[in-house]
Amino acid sequence: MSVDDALLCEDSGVYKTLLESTRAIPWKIEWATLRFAYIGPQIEALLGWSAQSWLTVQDWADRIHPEDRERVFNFCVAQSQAGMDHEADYRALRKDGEFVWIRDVVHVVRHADGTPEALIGFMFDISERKRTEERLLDMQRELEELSYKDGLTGVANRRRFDVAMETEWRNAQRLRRPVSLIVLDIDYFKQYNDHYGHLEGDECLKRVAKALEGVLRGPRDLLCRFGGEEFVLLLPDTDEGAAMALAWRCLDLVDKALIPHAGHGPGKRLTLSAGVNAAVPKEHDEVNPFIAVADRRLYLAKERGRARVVTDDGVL
Ligand SMILES: Nc1nc2c(ncn2[C@@H]2O[C@H](COP(=O)(O)OP(=O)(O)OP(=O)(O)O)[C@@H](O)[C@H]2O)c(=O)[nH]1
Repeated sequence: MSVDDALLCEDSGVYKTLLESTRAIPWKIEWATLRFAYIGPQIEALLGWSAQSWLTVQDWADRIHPEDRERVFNFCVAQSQAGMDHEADYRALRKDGEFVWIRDVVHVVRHADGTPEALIGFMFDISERKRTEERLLDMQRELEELSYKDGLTGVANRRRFDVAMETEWRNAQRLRRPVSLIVLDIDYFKQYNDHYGHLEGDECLKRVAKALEGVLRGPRDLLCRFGGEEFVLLLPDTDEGAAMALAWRCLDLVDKALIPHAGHGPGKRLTLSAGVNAAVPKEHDEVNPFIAVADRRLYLAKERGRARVVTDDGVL
């Protein structure tokens, strides 16, 4: 053996030791036979399958999660055929039946004519990274939900209302269907706060929101706290008659909640006033004037003595 050969031998021994002591798992597949020429023994510690059990590409494919298999297999074959280095994330089956997230980073060794000769790569255990990603996604979802929720009452907030109103308005325009809005406001709430204190006022807002939730007919009806002591009910696919009935039901539900309001008279109960608007919006109708009408009717309800529903603009 020449000195050079001896050095090479020693070098490849060093390389092998290095390769087999990394956390990444090296492997090689001959393209002509689609058989594993090599896979690092570390694979057994990660997945439980011994290195000897990885014989063909089929063994690899069989150990991919069924939901990932077709996507990953097709992608890797197409990239390899095109001679493109690539990487793929997938869940690999462990011998105990659990799955581990793997990132496979693949280099395509090519013949002089460009056709693939072999694939060599590293498998990385990315399950911790995936767990972090999932946690981040959960947190993002939670944050998004919170950003659409009123902190005090737990019902939807103004931000959510703006988005939903815009969406339902466009739907109603497109489908030529009615949409209704009920704006509700607690009567004499300033006196309530003055009489019972602000904290009790907060509790009262929660009770009102709870009572109003009883009016919701399904997932598309939306109850929001519009701000302060004002709530709105967005009612898709609802005409004026139905909206008026629901508005009265809101007042009734709050009445039945029996929330005392001694602030404006002994033995008195908390009441609401409501303004209602309904429309089948035409193509160029804007949403803000529609909301403004419901709001104006609420103030008419206040003017007319409170604890009532107003659905028209007529003067007394
Ligand atoms: N406790 C509490 N009070 C609030 C909150 N937001 C607004 N308010 C109070 O709601 C009251 C609203 O008062 P006004 O706008 O004068 O209305 P009102 O006393 O209900 O009178 P009318 O609506 O005309 O019947 C104010 O005293 C605000 O401080 C809140 O989050 N918590």
